[in-house]
Amino acid sequence: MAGAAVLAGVTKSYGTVRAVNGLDLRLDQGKSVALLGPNGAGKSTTIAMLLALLAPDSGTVEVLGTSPERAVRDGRIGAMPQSGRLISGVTVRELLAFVRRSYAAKARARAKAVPPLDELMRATRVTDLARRRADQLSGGQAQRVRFAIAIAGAPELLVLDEPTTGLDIEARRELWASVRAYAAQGGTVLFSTHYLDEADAHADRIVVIDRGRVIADGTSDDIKQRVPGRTVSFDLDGSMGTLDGLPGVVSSEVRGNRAKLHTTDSDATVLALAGAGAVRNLEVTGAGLEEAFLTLTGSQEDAR
Ligand SMILES: Nc1ncnc2c1ncn2[C@@H]1O[C@H](COP(=O)(O)OP(=O)(O)OP(=O)(O)O)[C@@H](O)[C@H]1O
Repeated sequence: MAGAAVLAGVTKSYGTVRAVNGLDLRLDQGKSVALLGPNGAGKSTTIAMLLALLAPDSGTVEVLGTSPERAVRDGRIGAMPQSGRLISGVTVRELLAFVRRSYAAKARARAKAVPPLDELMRATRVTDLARRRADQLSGGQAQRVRFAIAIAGAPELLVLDEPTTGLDIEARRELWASVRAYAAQGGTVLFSTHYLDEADAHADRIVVIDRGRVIADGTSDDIKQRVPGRTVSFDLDGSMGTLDGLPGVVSSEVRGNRAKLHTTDSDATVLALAGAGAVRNLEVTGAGLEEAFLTLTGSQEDAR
């Protein structure tokens, strides 16, 4: 099966800044993929090439078995850019009706149908905003409308660049519910985010990029397992002396009466703690996605 998108050996520079540096990435149809990476890693540049907004300097970018330009022109990609004002002087309903109409013929040409307007508004939770002016919405409301625009043409691939930046918890939750509904119907989703919990919760696969290259690629669990070591947490009870020198411990932190030790040998650490009688509410956990992300991107920094 053709990939939903295939990037091979892609590079892109802005003057002397190499934003994307030999990137290889394949997106499978029907999967949701999160693109993670520190500021300036090349996420937006990669997305811009998938959307035909930028051309690579070298390498190839293929989307839905064709060129990005063609896929965009045929209405096969839905995109939600990081920002951008909605058109002024029309209501939300008028705006969505217009977008939907303008995609209808293209959808028919590839044996798809654009969703009925009321269904589109319901699915994206904008029914209550139907009569509101599109240029007078809050950030969260406008983002819902942008999402509705992105899926109005029944796209096969949805590309979301930091879709929830600046949204409150409720707005984030609502947006993800809409994204999941789209994915549940077989759509392919690529989203970039700085919120690791979103990648953890909403992606089948996480691709970490740094300095324009893929440095980790797998499920959330795969990525967590890339980081050796465990965290041992327990309640301090005053009688415990120093935490220094416990076997396996590489770092420690104390918050209130709870201690958290990062260890490369949790068995030895736990035995030593038991010997010292410090086992109240003892808990051993693996690395979280945040620790994995910091370790992965940090080690790249060391290699510079
Ligand atoms: N228009 C531009 N002109 C010059 N340099 C640019 C331009 N756009 C991006 N860059 C540089 O290219 C690199 C990659 O930027 P890009 O926006 O793709 O990263 P990102 O991963 O999306 O970052 P962020 O998480 O901060 O949005 C950075 O060093 C950035 O400063």
